[in-house]
Amino acid sequence: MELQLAIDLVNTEEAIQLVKEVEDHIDIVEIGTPVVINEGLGAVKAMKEAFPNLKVLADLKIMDAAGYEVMKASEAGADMITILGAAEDASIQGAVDEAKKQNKKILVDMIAVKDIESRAKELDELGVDYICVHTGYDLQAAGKNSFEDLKAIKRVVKNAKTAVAGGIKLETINEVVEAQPDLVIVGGGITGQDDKKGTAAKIQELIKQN
Ligand SMILES: O=C([C@H](O)CO)[C@H](O)[C@H](O)COP(=O)(O)O
Repeated sequence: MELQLAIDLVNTEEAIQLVKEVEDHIDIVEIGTPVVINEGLGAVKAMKEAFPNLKVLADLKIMDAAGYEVMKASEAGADMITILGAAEDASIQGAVDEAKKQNKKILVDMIAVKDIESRAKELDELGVDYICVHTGYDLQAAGKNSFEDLKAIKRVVKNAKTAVAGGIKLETINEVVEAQPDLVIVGGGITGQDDKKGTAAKIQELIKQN
């Protein structure tokens, strides 16, 4: 089980400072969608240059022109790129094919997908690397989480790795770990804490026991 730190609400310089604090306790650093919107793929490039030993995920949440966008993110140094599960199969296939060419990984974000189980099965057959259930900020505000969705995809996904994101904190990590995802994504649960390093270390310890 791996830990991904999601960085969303800061600029590139602040993101790099954040990662310096917790780099020993994470496997993957995510350049979040708001950062990419604000600063472009330069943020991905700067992060990879600052931390060549960490995997960098570009959270582009691709919806179309997938092959091209995966190619550009790869050129910027991303090791993993996200596409939305709601995208057309042709887009998913384009992303998968380009990622294979570039030796990168595709993570599908299932945000807003209604029939999680059926879509996860289809995506698995299309050859994506990770399928991630995700409660975005706007539904987190309404008290939702993705723990049941994680159990649902675990029932049907045979080849891809499974991941979970959205409002995960030290207080809820045990429930997440019990469902045995391959990847746990934590943003505000680490970046919003006074003791970021200590919190990341505790989350990492609980994750690595599994
Ligand atoms: O993908 C995300 C969100 O849509 C904003 O871009 C976050 O990175 C993801 O939700 C993880 O962050 P937390 O919910 O703060 O853990």
